Amino acid sequence: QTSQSPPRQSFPGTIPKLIITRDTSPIRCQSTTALPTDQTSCLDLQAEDESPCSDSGCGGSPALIRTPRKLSTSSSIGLSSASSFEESEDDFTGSDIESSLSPTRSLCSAGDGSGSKSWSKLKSMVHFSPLAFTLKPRHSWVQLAGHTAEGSFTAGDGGRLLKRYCECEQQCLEQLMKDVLRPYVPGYYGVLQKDEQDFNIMDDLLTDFDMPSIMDCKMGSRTCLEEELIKAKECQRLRRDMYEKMISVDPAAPTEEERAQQGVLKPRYMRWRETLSSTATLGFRIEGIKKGDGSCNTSFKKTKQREQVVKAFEDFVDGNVQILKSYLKRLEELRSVLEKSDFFRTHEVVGSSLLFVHDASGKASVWMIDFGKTVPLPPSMTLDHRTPWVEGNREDGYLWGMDNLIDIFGSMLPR
Ligand SMILES: O=P(O)(O)O[C@H]1[C@H](O)[C@@H](OP(=O)(O)O)[C@H](OP(=O)(O)O)[C@@H](OP(=O)(O)O)[C@H]1O
Ligand SMILES: Nc1ncnc2c1ncn2[C@@H]1O[C@H](COP(=O)(O)OP(=O)(O)O)[C@@H](O)[C@H]1O
Repeated sequence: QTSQSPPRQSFPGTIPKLIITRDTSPIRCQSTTALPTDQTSCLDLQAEDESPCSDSGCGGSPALIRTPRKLSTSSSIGLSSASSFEESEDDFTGSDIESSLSPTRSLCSAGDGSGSKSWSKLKSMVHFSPLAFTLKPRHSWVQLAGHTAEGSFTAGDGGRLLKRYCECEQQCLEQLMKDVLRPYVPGYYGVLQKDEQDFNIMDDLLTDFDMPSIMDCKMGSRTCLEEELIKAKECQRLRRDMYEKMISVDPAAPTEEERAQQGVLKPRYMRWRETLSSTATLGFRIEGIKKGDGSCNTSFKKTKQREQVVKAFEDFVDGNVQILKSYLKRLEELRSVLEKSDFFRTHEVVGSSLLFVHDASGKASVWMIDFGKTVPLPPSMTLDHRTPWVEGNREDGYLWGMDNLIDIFGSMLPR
């Protein structure tokens, strides 16, 4: 049975018996990149094991260095670019290079290799005798950013989504269900085991939208947890995958030493990404945008200046003032709830995103997603999420980013 019913229609006469099946595969291409095998003593050729909760670049698991791992498919590497707001990576054919490095890492394109930007679709096949036809689904779940290793996400039934289990995220979602933030996060329904893999079950936030436009903004002024920094200092593991991602965007970025080692430490890579984008200057960055017309852009690594961000937002809302107003209202509400939330006050929130969703009907909303790196603070410690971060104070700049986001959306409204 399909969980996404087509729009109701009235049929004259007898309706033939229908058998409805649905391909629930999420839209994503898998990395098949072959990995080199000549590891040097401390050089990790691959990313963390495909855990969405990877922690430090040192790995949290005992099989740290020698175990073959999957290449990280996280986030926005090698993705379809090309749109009216193509960012400054366009003065450098970075997207081509990225694609050639990892040609199947596309997250939001259909991945036909021809530059097509159309939505991939979950297919609802309706069979009945003597004819068979395809019903257009109301929407398809799309992964715009984040880890793309096999099994990271699976479309669930009944408008739900299965995300590879991460204990940290489970803890957060459980607590959030009891917090004032509940209306601003996907509903959480516990853990499901499927094919020997555990998944967190949550609401698919796209379900109520028709051909939605989606934007993922990663919040905060830093993207490494303090505990990741501590672990990285202890273990000093070099990441070749991160080195390769770095040179694919800017061949001049690595230091002489990093070039000789063909690897970078995770905190160094993450910091480089933060300062290249608006994370360090505005407290958030755009990870990806997919529009209802099917166009998709995840080339925002160098979107840093406020003007570039405004341009991307304008393109995202297609100049629709009503949608802008709805987003602004929701963001202001969320900020005021964040300021009251016990959960928020007592957690370091790193790498979490705001997911913006709207459609042509004018419906628009924003939710917090991705709590894989949201960790509780020691008892009696709290954060204001605005104080600038210095190592040890655990501040993450989340609310500073919200302030900037709200200011930017506000400034885009006609006076
Ligand atoms: O965006 P790019 O440049 O690809 O870098 C990615 C993102 O920062 C990922 O964060 P997110 O998943 O929030 O997008 C991060 O995962 P973590 O958040 O687990 O640190 C990856 O670390 P590794 O998973 O260690 O590769 C890192 O390689
Ligand atoms: N509850 C959800 N509903 C709809 N889409 C989602 C949901 N959670 C995640 N996504 C999609 O998946 C992408 C990656 O999600 P995220 O939780 O950030 O993954 P990761 O932990 O691997 O970074 C988001 O950019 C968004 O497109």
